[in-house]
Amino acid sequence: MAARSVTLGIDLGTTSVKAALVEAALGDPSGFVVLASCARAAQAETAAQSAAAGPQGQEQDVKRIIQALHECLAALPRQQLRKVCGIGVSGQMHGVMFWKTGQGCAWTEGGAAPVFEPRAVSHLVTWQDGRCSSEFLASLPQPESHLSVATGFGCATIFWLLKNSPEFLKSYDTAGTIHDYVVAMLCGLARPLMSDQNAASWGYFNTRSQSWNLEILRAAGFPIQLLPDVAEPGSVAGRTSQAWFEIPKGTQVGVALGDLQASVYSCMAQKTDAVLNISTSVQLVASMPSGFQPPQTPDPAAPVAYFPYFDRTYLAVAASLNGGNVLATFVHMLVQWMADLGLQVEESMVYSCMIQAAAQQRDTCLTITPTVLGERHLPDQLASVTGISSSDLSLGHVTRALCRGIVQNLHSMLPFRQLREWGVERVIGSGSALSRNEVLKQEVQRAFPLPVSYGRDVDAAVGAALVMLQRSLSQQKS
Ligand SMILES: Nc1ncnc2c1ncn2[C@@H]1O[C@H](COP(=O)(O)OP(=O)(O)O)[C@@H](O)[C@H]1O
Ligand SMILES: O=C(CO)[C@@H](O)[C@H](O)[C@H](O)[C@H](O)COP(=O)(O)O
Repeated sequence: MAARSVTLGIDLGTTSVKAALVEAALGDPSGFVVLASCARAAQAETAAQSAAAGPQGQEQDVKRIIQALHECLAALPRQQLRKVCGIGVSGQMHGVMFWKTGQGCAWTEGGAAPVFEPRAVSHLVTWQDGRCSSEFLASLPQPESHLSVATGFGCATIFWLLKNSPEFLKSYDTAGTIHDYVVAMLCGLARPLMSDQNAASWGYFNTRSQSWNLEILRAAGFPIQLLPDVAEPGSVAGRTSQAWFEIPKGTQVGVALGDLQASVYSCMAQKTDAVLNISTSVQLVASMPSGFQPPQTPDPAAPVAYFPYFDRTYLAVAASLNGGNVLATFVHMLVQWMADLGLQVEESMVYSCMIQAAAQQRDTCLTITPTVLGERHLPDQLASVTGISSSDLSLGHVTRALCRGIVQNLHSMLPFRQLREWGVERVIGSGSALSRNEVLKQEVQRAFPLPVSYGRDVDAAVGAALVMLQRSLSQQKS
C-alpha cells in the first residue's frame, strides 16, 4: 500500500497566518481533502525601526508573526502532523526583512513542542510601506525587467535604507521575504533561497533570464550580497533541521511561494478560470497562455502586471493595494471614534454589525473611491467620497458603498469585459475578506458579467500544501 501523503501548507499573510493539512484523496473530484486548517491574526504592526521612514513606514514585528504561526501549528491535530511528508510556505510578497547569518533564530524545547524563536532579525518592511516617494523612486536606476519598481518592493526599500539608514543595514548580512525567512530557519539554511515569484516582487529581477539585475544594482552601490539565490517554485529548499511540533526532522520544505500564486494554485481548476482574491489586498488574476512573454520594458502607468507562475508561465494580475484593508481601516476608525466617545467595542462586533446593516441596504447613491493607499500605477490618487446626501449616511449605506468601491476600483484597473476577451468563463472568489463578507460577495456578483463561485478562506495555505503534495505523489510514482 502506498504511504499516506499528508502535506502542511502555511501562508504568512499581511493580517493573519494560516495553516492547512492536505491529503491526497483519489475519490474526491479535486484529488485532495483538507484535513484541518487554522488561522490566527498576527497583530504584528509596529513602529518603523528607522525614524526617517515617518508615518508612511509600515513594518511588522517578526516575533509576533512567528508566534501566530506557532499558535496555528499548536491548534492542528498532532496525529496528522506526525504524518506530514512535506511543508509548503507562502506569504505576503514584495516585503523585506533582514537577519544575521547563523543567528536568525534559536530552537527551544522549553514548551510543549520544539519551536524556533527569532533572534538577530529586523522588522519586516511590508508591501504596504509608503516611505519611497515618487521622487525617490524616480532617482533609482531603470530596471532591466518587465516589472517596474514601486514603494514597498524589497529592492526599493533596500535602496531607501542605504540612503537614509546605512548604519541599520550594516547590522545584517542576509535578507528575504518573511516566508523565505521561515523556510531558511526550518531548514537551517545559511543563505535563503527565493523563488522567482518572490524575486520578481522585489523589483530588479529579470524573469526571462531568471537573474537579478546585478550590473545595474552594483553600479548604483546596492548591497548585492543581500540578494538571495533564486530557485524554481515547486522545488525543495531543504529539509527540517529539527523536529517541529510533531513534524519529523528531515521533512522536505519547498522554496517559498508568493501568496498570490499559491492562492491561484489552490483554486484555478481550468485555464479559463479567473481568480478574484480579496484578503488584506485584492487581486484579479487570469492565466496567460504558455509561451506568453511580457513586454521587455516596464510600464509604471499600467494597472495590469505579469507575474511569474509555475513552469515559466505568467499570470496577468490587477493587484490593488486597497482590499480588505480598506474595511479594516474603516473598522479601526469606528472603534477609535467610539473610544473617543467613551465606549468600548470589539472589532469583530463592528464587522458583523456593519455587514448586517449593508446586507439590508441593497443600494446606495453614495460613491466611495477606496484608494486610501493609492495604487502602484497612481500612487498619489487617494480615497474620496462623493454623492453625499443626508439620507445616505447610515452604516449600511457607507459599508455598501465601501464594498462596491473596492470592486469598482478593481474594475477600473482591469475592466471585467477584458476577462471575456482572454477567454475567461468563470471567476473563482478566494480570500477570507471575501468569504466572510456577504455584501462584498453581492457586489462581486453584481459587477462581474461571468458566473462567480467560491474557494476556501485559507486558499494560499492550501495552495502551498498542494504544490508539495503533488511533488510527493510524483516522487512516489517514479
Ligand atoms: N470579523 C471579520 N468579519 C469579516 N471580515 C473581516 C473580519 N476580520 C477581518 N476581516 C477582513 O479580513 C481581512 C484580512 O483577511 P486575511 O485573509 O486575514 O488577510 P491576509 O491573507 O492578507 O493576512 C481584513 O483586512 C478585513 O477586511
Ligand atoms: O501585490 C501583489 C502582487 O503585486 C499581491 O498580489 C500580493 O499577493 C501580495 O503578496 C500582497 O499584496 C499581500 O497579500 P495579502 O496579505 O493581502 O494576501
